[in-house]
Order: sequence, then structure tokens, then C-alpha cells
Amino acid sequence: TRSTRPQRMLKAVQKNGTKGNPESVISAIDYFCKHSEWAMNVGDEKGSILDSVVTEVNPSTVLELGTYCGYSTVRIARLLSPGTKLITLEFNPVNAAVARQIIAYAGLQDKVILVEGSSGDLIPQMKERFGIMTFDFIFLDHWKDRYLPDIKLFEECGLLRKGSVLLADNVICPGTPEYLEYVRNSPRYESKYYPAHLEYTKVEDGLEKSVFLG
Ligand SMILES: O=C(NCCCCc1cc2ccncc2s1)c1cc(-c2ccc(F)cc2)cc(O)c1O
Ligand SMILES: [Mg+2]
Repeated sequence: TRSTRPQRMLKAVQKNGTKGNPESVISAIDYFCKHSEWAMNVGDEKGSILDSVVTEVNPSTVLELGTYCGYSTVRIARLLSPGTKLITLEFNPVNAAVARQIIAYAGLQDKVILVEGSSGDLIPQMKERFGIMTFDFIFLDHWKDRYLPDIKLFEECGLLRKGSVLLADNVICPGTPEYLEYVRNSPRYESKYYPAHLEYTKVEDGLEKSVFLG
């Protein structure tokens, strides 16, 4: 059967990247998306904002919802302190298989736990399966209509602490209006919008950073 876009992206990483060099993997993916095929990675413009928030938070416990090909996984993992691991959830097994290879090519496999399944099923299992008390940093980049139910799930499962930072991709395009309304109007969050553009395009998009106030 015909290859998938993520599989063609992996080939481009193996051809143009340098094994063990996360920066080269990030550049190879961005080049592929700009010159060969658009793909829904967070991209370089929003990726730089992601980098700055991760660096500022310097998290010990990290969750990513929506691995896709592992682009943002690599961006986050390359910035984590030694010994810190990030958990990333992916629903699509074909994409998860590609992500594992891209993460390994970057040399970051020891800093990443990739779990296949849906957030609704896996979030309630975080404490028992991974010994997580609370998350310092959460990157939301999965189904846009799951952002709101999943943030409520985090609250219900006691996975947030005073100061936990949630960073959400695509709050403008494709858009997450109910999530935005919730985090911007809830007294339990301090929210800030980072304007940018949809990856590799001129279309308006941005990231919403929300700090849980306890
Ligand atoms: O859908 C997007 N991303 C989610 C993929 C869903 C994968 C999932 C992972 C997972 C893990 C755990 N539980 C459940 C799930 S579901 C997405 C789409 C666009 C876009 C923008 C304009 C377009 F014209 C066309 C696409 C841009 C983006 O940056 C995206 O992130
Ligand atoms: Mg996205």
C-alpha cells in the first residue's frame, strides 16, 4: 500500500538529518513541510514559543497529548533536565510507529515514554501506571474537541498542582473555542495568548498558556 505522509517524513529525516542530533531532526522536518508536504507539526514559529515556555517552566513531569510524528516531542525532550522523562500519548498506531523512529533517530528515546491510546482512557491511569502525582507541564495538541473535557479530567484526577502550566496548540486554527472560554473565564486559571501562525502558513493561529492556580 502507498506510504503515509508521516512515513515519507521519516524518510526525509533519515536522509537529511544527523543521527543523535535533535536540532537536525527538527530542521529536516521543517524543511520537508515547507518544501515537500505540509504536515500538522507545531512548526518552527510556534515551536520557538513552546521552547521558551518549556525552558521557563523547567518541568520534572511532562505530558504531551498528540505525538503525531514526534516533532514537538523532540522539541520538548531536548530541553529537559537529565533524568527527566516526558509521557506522550498518540491515538494512531501508524503515526506512533513513525514517531518512535523519529524520536530514536534524534537520540531521545530514553527521555520519552510514548503510549498508544486515547487521552480519555489514559489520563485516569497516569497515577497508577506511571507513578505521577501531578504534571508540571502539559502540551495539548490532540483532538481539538478533547481539550476542554481533558482539562476537566486533569482537575478531577488531581493531576494539577498550584503552578501547573498547560500550553495548548491551535486555539485559533482549527480552533478550540470552548476550551479558550473555559480557561480565560475560570478563576482557577491565569491564561495568556501567544499569537503566531498555523505551522508553515500565513494563517492566524496561536498558543494559549494557562497556569493552574490551585
Ligand atoms: O488535528 C490536529 N491535531 C490532532 C490530531 C489528532 C491525533 C490524536 C492524538 C491523540 C492522543 C490521545 N488521545 C486522542 C488523540 S487524537 C491538528 C490539525 C491542524 C490543521 C490545521 C488546519 C488544517 F487545514 C488542517 C489541519 C493543525 C494542527 O496543528 C493540529 O494539531
Ligand atoms: Mg497542532
